[in-house]
Amino acid sequence: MELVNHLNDRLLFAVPKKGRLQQACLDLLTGSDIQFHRHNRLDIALVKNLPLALVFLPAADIPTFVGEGRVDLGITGRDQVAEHEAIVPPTATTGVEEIMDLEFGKCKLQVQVPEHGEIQTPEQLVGKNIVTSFTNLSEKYFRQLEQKASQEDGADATAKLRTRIKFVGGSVEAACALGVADGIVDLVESGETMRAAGLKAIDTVVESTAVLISSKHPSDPKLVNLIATRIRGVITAQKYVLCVYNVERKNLAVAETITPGRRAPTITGLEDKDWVSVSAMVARKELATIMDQLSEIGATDIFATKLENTRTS
Ligand SMILES: Nc1ncnc2c1ncn2[C@@H]1O[C@H](COP(=O)(O)OP(=O)(O)OP(=O)(O)O)[C@@H](O)[C@H]1O
Ligand SMILES: O=P(O)(O)OC[C@H]1O[C@H](OP(=O)(O)OP(=O)(O)O)[C@H](O)[C@@H]1O
Repeated sequence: MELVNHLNDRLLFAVPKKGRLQQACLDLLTGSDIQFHRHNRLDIALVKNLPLALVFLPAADIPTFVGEGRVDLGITGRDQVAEHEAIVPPTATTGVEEIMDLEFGKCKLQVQVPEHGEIQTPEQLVGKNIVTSFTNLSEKYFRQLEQKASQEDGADATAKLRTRIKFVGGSVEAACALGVADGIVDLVESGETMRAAGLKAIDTVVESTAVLISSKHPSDPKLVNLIATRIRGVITAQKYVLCVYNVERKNLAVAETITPGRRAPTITGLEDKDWVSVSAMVARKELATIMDQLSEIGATDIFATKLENTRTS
């Protein structure tokens, strides 16, 4: 109870309490120097060095709490935000703002059917049984399909949904084999779960990554901005490395096309007038190719350094 009394003047930031997104979120908080100690089994942790408190919640509930407005910031999947925003009719909690794509937790919410069954297209699922954990998005998806079909055959476009959408909380992929569903709407990352269950994807409802979201009117917009800037700094640091090398002055123009940097490379003169030292930020995923190209033009002493943190614009 005492902890709750400390929350009044603090911005509340919701992070997943378990599951696929949790570890990457905790790493982002560490990289952003958001220091906290979470007591065993407590879902609220006060941040030591900022007027902030972390609230550990199920990823699926975070858009609701942020939408309510009492929790100012949150990290969850875009799929969960889309599911919350698809509530019909919209409620007082819909309308959260996406601040930033966090570029992890990549997956797709897909319509899946038995690999060798009769159903090959989403249209064939109209009027059939669907099992999912994403009932709002599935209803929206099949409503659009049904409306499209009814416009084509001249039927009533406002008719009740004919496709039956049933909620299950997990192991959605088992529903077809158990005879409960003709198709499912479930998340796919590697596709292993889908293939192991003898299913195939026939359409994508939402492509998802983790996102930073905020309420419509956060209590302290300046602090929201500070946290967003820090998180952006960590993500950029993860994406780039600093590449440093020496190159003959006559090859500098080519070198600059290989490593143009974010704004421009830094060029430093060396004691040997014919040579310069170059440093530039390089996308981590392109590093090996860039180092090969630099070697080819005779660059030497090529180093790549991990970035601990960044502030870029
Ligand atoms: N296989 C996956 N690959 C990548 N991201 C995923 C995957 N499954 C889920 N996610 C992302 O992680 C979010 C949370 O899913 P996760 O299953 O980890 O939650 P959870 O809170 O443990 O829920 P549950 O108890 O229902 O499994 C999803 O909304 C999605 O954005
Ligand atoms: O494409 P893949 O890499 O196989 O991942 C997809 C699986 O991951 C999620 O389930 P999770 O493992 O979280 O378990 P759940 O069924 O209890 O939700 C999702 O619901 C799929 O079943």
